[in-house]
Amino acid sequence: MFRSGGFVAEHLEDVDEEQIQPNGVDLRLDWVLEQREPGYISREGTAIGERQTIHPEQRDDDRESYYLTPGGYILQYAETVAIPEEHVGFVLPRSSLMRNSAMLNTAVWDAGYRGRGEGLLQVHHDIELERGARVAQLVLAAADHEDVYDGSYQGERVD
Ligand SMILES: O=c1ccn([C@H]2C[C@H](O)[C@@H](COP(=O)(O)OP(=O)(O)OP(=O)(O)O)O2)c(=O)[nH]1
Repeated sequence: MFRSGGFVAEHLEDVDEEQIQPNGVDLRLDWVLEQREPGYISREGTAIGERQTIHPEQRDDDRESYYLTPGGYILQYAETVAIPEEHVGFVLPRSSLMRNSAMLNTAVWDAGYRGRGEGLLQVHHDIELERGARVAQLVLAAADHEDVYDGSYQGERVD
């Protein structure tokens, strides 16, 4: 069973009312990065290749925008997410992103994970993304599990 947006909001820090949707909570864009060096996935573990933060441009109205050309980017979310036990999380793109020829690829958000996570943003047509704009949605489904998450990304980008 998927939980309501109100339930999901209880497991995120710094969420505004406008982010709460019927079936999940919208996640906002913090940073965009571009991978520069190869990564490595082996049978024993993984190594993340060097990534470079793209600096957003300061706009006249004092906001910041990323002006992205077609390609693949790492997107970092602004919210700290805590996936509660007995649940699993999934992140989907906001449909306006998809309707603008951009897509967000995501993986499984494990029970017990806490952090400010990442997604793979695929841009197929030039797009402007304001820093802090809502770009994705987190949903939570009830799920059985034995252990809780204890991997290398536990606590990532949390103060
Ligand atoms: O799109 C996603 C999906 C998951 N996560 C977070 C939550 C998840 O619990 C954690 C670890 O994901 P996963 O278990 O897939 O990582 P891994 O590649 O297996 O590495 P490790 O074994 O070190 O955890 O990353 C994201 O930030 N973005």
